[in-house]
Amino acid sequence: MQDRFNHSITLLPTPLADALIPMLDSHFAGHLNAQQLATLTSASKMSEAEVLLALLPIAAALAKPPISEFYVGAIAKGKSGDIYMGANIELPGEALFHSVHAEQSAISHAWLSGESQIVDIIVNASPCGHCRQFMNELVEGSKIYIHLPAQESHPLAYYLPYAFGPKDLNVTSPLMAKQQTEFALDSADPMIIEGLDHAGLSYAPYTESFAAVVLKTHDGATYCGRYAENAAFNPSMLPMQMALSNLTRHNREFSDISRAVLIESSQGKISLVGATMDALHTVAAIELEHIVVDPV
Ligand SMILES: O=c1ccn([C@H]2C[C@H](O)[C@@H](CO)O2)c(=O)[nH]1
Ligand SMILES: [Zn+2]
Repeated sequence: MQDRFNHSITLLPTPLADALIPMLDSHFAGHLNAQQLATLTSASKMSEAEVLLALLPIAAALAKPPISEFYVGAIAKGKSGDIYMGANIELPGEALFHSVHAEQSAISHAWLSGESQIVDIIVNASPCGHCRQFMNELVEGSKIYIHLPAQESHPLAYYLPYAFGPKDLNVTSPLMAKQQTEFALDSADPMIIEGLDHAGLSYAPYTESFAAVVLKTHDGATYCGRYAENAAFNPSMLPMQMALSNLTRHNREFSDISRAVLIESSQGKISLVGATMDALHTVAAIELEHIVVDPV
């Protein structure tokens, strides 16, 4: 089991902890498939809803909040039955808007893993207004059930009445709906090929500024983030923030980063290059490679 779970595992009922420990091996980055979840449910003799709430300290242990020291853990349950943990990250020394909320981390985790819809979100603290707005961008967002410790579960529509969302800006294909933009760029560089794929899967209906970030660590592993816009603009999640939270879920340090690439469309109304450099330079002393590509 990874050291970062040493404390949180002691907060779980023993039968659940015993069944979970083998799953928290060195590769664990917050994803448990439906089969593993079923194993935890039967081994612990708890209901699935109880297991998900009991797993929140494990999700919170993925957090990196050097400013607030406030550990938030979230779990997104996909339509497939798999669950995806997420946690907050804060970038030391930079403006607070660079932070990633636990809910955004969990949702982006599910999206990057190929889920097409989220049905439940479990969080250890009431989701803030920003996260409610972020969730409202998702496929069937208003119907996502929110589960909090010691509270009745309600759909997002209860937490975010009179919502403003994609439909108000005539966007009919929301976040996580299958859509892919193709880009024309011949490259033999695996990191760029990976980034092009993710940029094509990014969600930018308001600016067409499809974009992705790929981070590489010294050992050659890569961590991607896609751009995810929001109808209310400010709660959009930038690809660098998504990539940093992905890397952190994988138990990697920012100091492990050896290369960073931003890929963005030439046809967008905006560029993320300035914001991406700001975030990168707070965590790593390396130059950002910026690649602008034409959609086909
Ligand atoms: O819904 C919320 C509210 C706050 N936070 C994080 C953001 C920041 O890192 C810390 C303090 O606000 O908690 C979340 O992850 N989710
Ligand atoms: Zn939030």
